[in-house]
Amino acid sequence: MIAMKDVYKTYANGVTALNGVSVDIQQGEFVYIVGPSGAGKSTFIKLIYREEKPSGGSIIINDINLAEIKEKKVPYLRRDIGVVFQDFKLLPKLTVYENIAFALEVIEESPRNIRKRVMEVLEVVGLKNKARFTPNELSGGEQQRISIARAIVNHPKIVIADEPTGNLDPDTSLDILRTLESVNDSGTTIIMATHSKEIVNRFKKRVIAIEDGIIARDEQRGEYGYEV
Ligand SMILES: Nc1ncnc2c1ncn2[C@@H]1O[C@H](COP(=O)(O)OP(=O)(O)OP(=O)(O)O)[C@@H](O)[C@H]1O
Repeated sequence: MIAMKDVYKTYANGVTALNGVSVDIQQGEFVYIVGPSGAGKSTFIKLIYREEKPSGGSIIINDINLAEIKEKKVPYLRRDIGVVFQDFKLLPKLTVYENIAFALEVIEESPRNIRKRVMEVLEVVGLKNKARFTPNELSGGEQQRISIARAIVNHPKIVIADEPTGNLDPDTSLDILRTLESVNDSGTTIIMATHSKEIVNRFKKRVIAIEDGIIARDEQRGEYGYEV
């Protein structure tokens, strides 16, 4: 569960990206973060996985207060949070299998468990047959499904996705949404920043709209609400 209270974020250059945000997100929810460019969506997302620190207010994730957490504890927090980026961020020289296994090797899982879990997540994203390929041998949609597999291989409680379909065509984007829905079906919280009106209006979920650093709207089964 995520609880933000009166969260502010002012960057070093003086720009205030979040200006008093309070919100609760329960375990298992699927939430879209929408809003105009520069409104503060990525900042909101980055605060959750502690890529950025809040300038004020509290952010509690699964009972850990991110405003107080010591730097050396940040890796523990991140074990509970998988992240998916617009540009996939796969390591180009490694195979699909190695890209996913890497996330488990750094936490010193046993080789046996690594093999089992990598194959399990490849099954979830429907790409078991591509385990030996390198990222440049895959389509954009396949690469994004691999990055979802990598994000979930640790069984995180939360998956954060910042514009995961931003580089993909509309049909491929729908596939990615279906993949994220299946991850959500297993109880994982999904928080997804998006500019896709088509997706938000088609796969109805909670919609949190951020405008000028504040929450302008928070609706269950909401609409995208902006012209594109
Ligand atoms: N590292 C940074 N340093 C300084 N200012 C920043 C930084 N990151 C973001 N900002 C500023 O904070 C504001 C909010 O940016 P943010 O990236 O959160 O918006 P966004 O809603 O995700 O936008 P977009 O939809 O264009 O990705 C913007 O004015 C941006 O210029």
